[in-house]
Amino acid sequence: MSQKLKLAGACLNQTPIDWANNLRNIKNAIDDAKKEGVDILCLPELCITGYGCEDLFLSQWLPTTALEKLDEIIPHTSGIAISVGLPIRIEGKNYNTTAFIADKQVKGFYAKQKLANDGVHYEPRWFTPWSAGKVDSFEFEGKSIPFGHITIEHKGLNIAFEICEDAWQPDRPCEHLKTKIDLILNPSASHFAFGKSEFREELVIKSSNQFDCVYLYCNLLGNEAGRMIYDGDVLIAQKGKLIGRNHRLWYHDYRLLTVEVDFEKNTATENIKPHYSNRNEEFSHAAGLALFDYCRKSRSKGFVLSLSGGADSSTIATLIGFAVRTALEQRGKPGLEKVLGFQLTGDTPEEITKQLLTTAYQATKNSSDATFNSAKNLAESLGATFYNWQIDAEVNEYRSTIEEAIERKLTWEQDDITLQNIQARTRAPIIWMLANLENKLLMATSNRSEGDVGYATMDGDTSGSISPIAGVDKHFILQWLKYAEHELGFTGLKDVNALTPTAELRPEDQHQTDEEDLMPYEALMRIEREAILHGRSPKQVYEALKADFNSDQLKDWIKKFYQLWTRNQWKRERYAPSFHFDDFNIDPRSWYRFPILSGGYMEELNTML
Ligand SMILES: Nc1ncnc2c1ncn2[C@@H]1O[C@H](COP(=O)(O)OP(=O)(O)OC[C@H]2O[C@@H]([n+]3cccc(C(=O)O)c3)[C@H](O)[C@@H]2O)[C@@H](O)[C@H]1O
Ligand SMILES: Nc1ncnc2c1ncn2[C@@H]1O[C@H](COP(=O)(O)OP(=O)(O)OP(=O)(O)O)[C@@H](O)[C@H]1O
Ligand SMILES: NC(=O)CC[C@H](N)C(=O)O
Repeated sequence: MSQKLKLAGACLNQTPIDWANNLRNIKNAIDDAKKEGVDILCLPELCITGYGCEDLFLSQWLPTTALEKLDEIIPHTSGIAISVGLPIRIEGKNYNTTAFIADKQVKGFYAKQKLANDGVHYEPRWFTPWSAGKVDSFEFEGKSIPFGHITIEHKGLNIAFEICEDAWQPDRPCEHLKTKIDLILNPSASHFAFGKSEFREELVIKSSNQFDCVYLYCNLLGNEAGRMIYDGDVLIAQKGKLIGRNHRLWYHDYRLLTVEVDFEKNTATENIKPHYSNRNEEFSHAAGLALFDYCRKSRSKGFVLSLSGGADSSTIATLIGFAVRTALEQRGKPGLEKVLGFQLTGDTPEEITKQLLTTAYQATKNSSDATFNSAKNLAESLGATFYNWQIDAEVNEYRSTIEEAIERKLTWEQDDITLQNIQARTRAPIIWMLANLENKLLMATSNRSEGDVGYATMDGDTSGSISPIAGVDKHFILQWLKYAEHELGFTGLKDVNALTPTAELRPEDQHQTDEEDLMPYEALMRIEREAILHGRSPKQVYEALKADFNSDQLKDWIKKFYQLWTRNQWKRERYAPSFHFDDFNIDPRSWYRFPILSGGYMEELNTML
């Protein structure tokens, strides 16, 4: 066995069926690895097609095209060995595989055994699991190639494989191997969630210890297909010790991590620290990258935002400012222009934000000077384009038309919700005009707490093509804004952080606040965690929280939560696509499915009371 070999993992920012992009990233990563003298390079799960192809995986043509693309990659592998992921269809069944190619020879295909079927993953819909210990062959390019639970001998090493979820479940593929393994490659597509990188690190270290080997883990990077973010973790551990870690949440197309591994002695390394140490840092980088990728992959010219000066819209404005700042730092202006596909008129983050982010404050007579100043100051400090107009004339027009039709005056006593909603809805058509005029993405500003209880006007403030903060709760947002002001240097958030959250839809003398309308955000968040993340019944939620709240009040809040939750499932079905950040979310497409019509927990709520 050679004593020392150079191993590398390259996280790649892939896009479903963007063959040109995906192959370019793969080839560039291989070329860079060759320049660095890498012996074995691991690339992420399903990186040829993209991991998030969904029902496209069920087609005949997609796996066929993936094999043609594999053929294009093979000539690039002279003098190097790579592991590259693709779907393979055999007798009408799809397998999630990684091909091992050494010096232009395909040595084998490993097929995934444990399919991910929880949270945001639905792999059994598209793939068939392979059986432990079974090795078949697959005809490729006129040759019969070992296929299934393979191991490979290469440069004196015994190499085994696990694909992502294979390592997360008990009875792992590698536990079935009879031969001593020197190296395990794990190509992954492991979605970002707060704190998950630490979990992966532990998994990789433990695995290298358990199998007494070197374990190389390689994840995807970026906002691949719209909702899920991949943080580009590349982790290498040897016999219980981390010996390599990639920089996560990177704005480039790919990033290579190379480590020269001593397979006889322990590889010497310095202490490898994680790049992000808390949720606030992770959120800033993950959300910024998700927005940046969404903008360029949707070929949009930037973002449009109805900016109220309140917490939600201000969070989104700041995240866009942060994305511009980070993208500029990492890619430089020419790199940014290349990837966005258009010229930038300015040079500084503020000048570029002016071009990429258009905001508008849309006042009614219920709006306050405090929110106007907050919006204006934030927009100015970020550099964003800021418009300010009144929508009272349009609101009054609707009101008088309907009053004439129904032959009575509307009053706040009788028509509260109608009068609130028409204001939120009147803001929508005109802000959409800006999005159309400038070919930009309209941001919807709902957060997850509002999503729980439907605290938003459908076709009003829910209007938009992405809903970037619908994956985090309001409690989190409020503390992140303070972090962004003090730690990220967004001093324009000073006024935002001094405001109490309010919809400003009722007349000012009614002093409307979100928490008066609903319940304290902290209680909402605690109930949501118990009810949705842990799947508890109303009574179980009450039992779990009763020590921390006044008993009668808690019962009222739980009742309100479940009633509003049930009534508003249809709204959650209609929110614009959102990003996944927390260990759970309420998006029916990606994490929590719930019936649109239901019994509404009536019996369960009655027995709780
Ligand atoms: N299962 C179901 N399937 C389909 N539709 C269903 C339905 N259940 C009710 N509906 C329909 O839902 C409609 C009501 O929904 P919608 O018109 O959206 O209005 P709604 O949910 O009744 O009220 C909006 C709430 O959001 C709050 N809000 C609005 C805007 C901004 C903010 C803020 O925080 O800034 C807060 C506002 O204070 C109010 O509490 C009704 O027409 C009803 O028929
Ligand atoms: N005066 C306004 N000008 C522009 N947009 C507004 C105005 N008022 C409300 N909106 C839009 O409606 C959305 C919903 O309002 P909401 O009150 O939920 O959020 P917010 O004002 O951003 O935060 P907070 O709830 O903390 O006040 C806002 O995020 C914003 O996009
Ligand atoms: N692609 C996968 O198999 C992902 C599953 C794994 N549990 C993860 O979230 O990382």
